[in-house]
Amino acid sequence: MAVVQIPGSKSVTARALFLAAAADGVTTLLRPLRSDDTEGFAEGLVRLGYRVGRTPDAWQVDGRPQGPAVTEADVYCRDGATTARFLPTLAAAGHGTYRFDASPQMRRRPLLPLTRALRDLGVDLRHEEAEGHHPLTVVAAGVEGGEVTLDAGQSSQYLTALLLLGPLTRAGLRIAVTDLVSAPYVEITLAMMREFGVEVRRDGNVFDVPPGGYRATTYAIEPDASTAGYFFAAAALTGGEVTVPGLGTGALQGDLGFVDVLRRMGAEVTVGADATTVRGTGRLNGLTVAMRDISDTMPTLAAIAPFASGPVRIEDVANTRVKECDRLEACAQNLRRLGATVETGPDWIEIRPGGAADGLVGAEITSYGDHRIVMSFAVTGLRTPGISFDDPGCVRKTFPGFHEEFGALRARL
Ligand SMILES: O=C(O)C1=C[C@@H](OP(=O)(O)O)[C@@H](O)[C@H](O)C1
Ligand SMILES: C=C(OP(=O)(O)O)C(=O)O
Repeated sequence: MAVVQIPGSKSVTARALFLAAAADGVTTLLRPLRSDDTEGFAEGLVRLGYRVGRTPDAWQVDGRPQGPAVTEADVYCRDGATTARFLPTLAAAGHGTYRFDASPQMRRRPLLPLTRALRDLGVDLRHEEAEGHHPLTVVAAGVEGGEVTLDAGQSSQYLTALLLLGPLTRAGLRIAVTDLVSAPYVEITLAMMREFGVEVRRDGNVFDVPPGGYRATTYAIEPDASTAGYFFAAAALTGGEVTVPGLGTGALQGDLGFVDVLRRMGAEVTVGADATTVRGTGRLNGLTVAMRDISDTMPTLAAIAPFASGPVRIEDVANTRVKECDRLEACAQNLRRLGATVETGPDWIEIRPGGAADGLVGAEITSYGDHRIVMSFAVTGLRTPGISFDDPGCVRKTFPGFHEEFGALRARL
């Protein structure tokens, strides 16, 4: 049995940094994730004039309800979509000219519905190249607030950004949402806003965010459930047992629901008050599963699917095509390279038995600079000798120590 300590949640750390920066007072974040995405977010705040004190186990942020402390800044958001979508939104609440850019990978990813909504709210936001993509400049003069309509069918992060902004507006925000993916991430946002003193009223697809700002607090970051998924999948695939402390029935992250998928496939799963255990049984059934709510775990499932006794069909995951890479095609191409039988459609992927099955042949995985492709196929590697990666280091986005931790698990399974 292996007990695995998983680093902090990327999503929770990013929100906590926003909330801490926006709050009135000094906030202490316990056990934040230290990775490229979250370090990039913190650096962005520093560029915007916030004081962020960082020790390995705790980050401290001096909040500024009035917005950035500088009137001009140039912020580089790296590969992080939370950074690239949340920080320009935070900057809009301030007074100054703030330019944002991102890596080539992040520049390709969309944010038009968010920038449109900000403009509808009166924010002067200018794209430098393509509409709805970085680089962009926010000429901020505070946000009055009011009503806005948002299509979050491509990314829930647009909605999270606006919800987080709401309490910093003068009149509050009413957001009417026409479509929404990754809905559990919005629940994380609402729960965390509550911890910082703000209660959002929700009536179906309409969210009412009161003005009045946030209260500083001390906030402990829970382990990352998407990261934990690789370790749970490893147990299910090998017949081993993995326990992750700190993720239990009270967890905020919807991605912990990935263990229900593993349970349906035949693994034994125990979700306790403050820990989750997955035990592989030697059985791995095929299944059809819609992953709209937990699509960061789609590659994890795809990577163990060739070992299932029946077809694995993953549906309703169109927006995985606009992540760090086109994840549906990246999974399909890499699986085929290993000898698996795979088909994809606009929003689905199906992996069927009858390919090379347990005799998958090792090959170099093309990472497409996507941490999840690497971490997922590392799980495949537990039963397929000879898997290597063209860019193993891209795991730094969410888990710089992944290869060491996963190697240590391999020895204990
Ligand atoms: O809000 C968040 O922290 C996230 C929301 C999800 O994105 P989408 O809403 O774009 O699917 C998820 O894939 C991403 O890793 C983190
Ligand atoms: C999609 C992801 O990241 P983000 O959208 O936050 O860049 C991810 O971590 O899988």
